[in-house]
Amino acid sequence: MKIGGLTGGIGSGKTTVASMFNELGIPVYIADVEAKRLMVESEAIVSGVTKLFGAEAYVDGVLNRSYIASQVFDNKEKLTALNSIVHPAVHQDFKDWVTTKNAPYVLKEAAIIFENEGEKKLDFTILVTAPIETRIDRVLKRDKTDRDTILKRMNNQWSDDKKRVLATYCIENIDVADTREHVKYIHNQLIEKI
Ligand SMILES: CC(C)(COP(=O)(O)OP(=O)(O)OC[C@H]1O[C@@H](n2cnc3c(N)ncnc32)[C@H](O)[C@@H]1O)[C@@H](O)C(=O)NCCC(=O)NCCS
Ligand SMILES: Nc1ncnc2c1ncn2[C@@H]1O[C@H](COP(=O)(O)OP(=O)(O)OP(=O)(O)O)[C@@H](O)[C@H]1O
Repeated sequence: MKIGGLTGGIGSGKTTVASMFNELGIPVYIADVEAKRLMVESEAIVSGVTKLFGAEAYVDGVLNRSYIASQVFDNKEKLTALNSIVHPAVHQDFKDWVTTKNAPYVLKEAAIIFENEGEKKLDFTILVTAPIETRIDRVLKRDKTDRDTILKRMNNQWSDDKKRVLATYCIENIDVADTREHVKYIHNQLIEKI
């Protein structure tokens, strides 16, 4: 079974594209969601995160996402420290998840893949892109947030140009119907090759 990565910057539409692959019968591991589960379930992560951010990192056992976000997205050292606690555990959890799947290929949807050379552990990668202003508008519509908060996250992610040269497939996600067609095309290519 082939293992692919599905990535894209904030607001690019990678979760939207992930659900299109899922509708075609492809299992997709959503790293954002699983990371947040592990950040509560894993004692080692809870202790590492508490050491790094203090007791405020959890409120009654619930991950204090806004507090942690306020600590990391304008502090590269803290973000790197958090990533180094969370990412290895997510990678192991993903490997365990893969063993339970039976499909021509599976996908790991994650915001950060190329930034930490994750593509080296994958058979192929799919990059979802959209213009920066479109991405900002989408996130402003989706979340209770502001432009500055979004830009801070973007600043911790590679540009589309830097990622594009490393990706096996690229989907420019502007029009949903076009994106769905492109997903079907890539799916058929992958099935043919496997
Ligand atoms: C700081 C946290 C608690 C904020 O949670 P929140 O619910 O606000 O955001 P969520 O995790 O859903 O991520 C939303 C988007 O933010 C961006 N983002 C999240 N983590 C990172 C990161 N480590 N580096 C760059 N961008 C990131 C991505 O575009 C992502 O899709 C959370 O993002 C986190 O713990 N991040 C570090 C671990 C990680 O990298 N998780 C992502 C998958 S492994
Ligand atoms: N082609 C599109 N046209 C219009 N809206 C879109 C399109 N693709 C996605 N969206 C919307 O934009 C928002 C961001 O999409 P999505 O959540 O899939 O992005 P993401 O890359 O997973 O974001 P994040 O990194 O913040 O988790 C969502 O509200 C989604 O419904």
